[in-house]
Amino acid sequence: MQSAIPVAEQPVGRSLARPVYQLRNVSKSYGFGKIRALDPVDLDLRQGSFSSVIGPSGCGKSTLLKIMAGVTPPTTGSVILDGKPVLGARREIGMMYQQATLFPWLTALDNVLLPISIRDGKAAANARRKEAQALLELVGLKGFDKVYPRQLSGGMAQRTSICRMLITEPQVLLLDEPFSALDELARDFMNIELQRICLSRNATAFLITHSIPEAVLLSDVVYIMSPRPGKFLEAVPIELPRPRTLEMMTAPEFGEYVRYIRSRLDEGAVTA
Ligand SMILES: Nc1ncnc2c1ncn2[C@@H]1O[C@H](COP(=O)(O)OP(=O)(O)OP(=O)(O)O)[C@@H](O)[C@H]1O
Repeated sequence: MQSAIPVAEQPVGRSLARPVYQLRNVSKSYGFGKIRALDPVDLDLRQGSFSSVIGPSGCGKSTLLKIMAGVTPPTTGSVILDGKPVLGARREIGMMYQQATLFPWLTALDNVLLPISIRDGKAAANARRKEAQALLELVGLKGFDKVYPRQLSGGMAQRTSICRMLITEPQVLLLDEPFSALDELARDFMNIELQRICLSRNATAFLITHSIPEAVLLSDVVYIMSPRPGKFLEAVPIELPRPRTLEMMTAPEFGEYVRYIRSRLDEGAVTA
């Protein structure tokens, strides 16, 4: 098992790739300083890498993601994406939440096209219908264009919301427990889909999860966070070959990673 390594020196999976995201000294307090949600963190994400963050409930994971997305301003520090500071929503960034949040009165296809309608207008969205159909096909929803959200299962709705995120061609995917509401089988399937999409687009992904096996399955690096105020305790490189498969989850090496991360989380909870 790898020993603990400082975050700044971590050997990220595809170490020759350029850094796309850089966070320096990023912290967050709410309530005029009364609630310290996030202690200063530094983070470098390289192009095409997949990273996960795992930590106890309330340790500041969603806060970190919202700061990265430009939705919430940090109290201290800077967030740089592609050499430019993130000061608000950016078109290179795609976000996905726990719930699919599709609009019930729009078909699956129109839900996928919604970000384009909002950003560039109805005509621009219409011009991209074929592309949206191709995305639905990519996630196994061929022929579901005209279906309304109430006719979709939870997994299908989440797949539709993946397409809605991808239609804007984001360079970075920020994922806040996107599959936690799904049953285990659907979740496994979606994780493999997510890996395939990220690899095929060389997208950079950052995932919040409460599942250690999910983090190990998907990630090049797993960041372990302390209880609130959250900070990174360790960055654990996952040196399993890609593409990862569900069968790999039964391998002894996989189990080692899971046990190691669990023990570090337990230690963090005790020493906090
Ligand atoms: N807008 C807000 N105003 C005040 N406090 C907030 C706000 N958002 C989050 N917090 C507090 O900041 C802390 C971190 O919250 P956050 O949602 O980032 O944690 P989390 O790690 O994502 O939690 P979970 O795993 O339960 O989703 C919590 O104590 C939360 O109550």
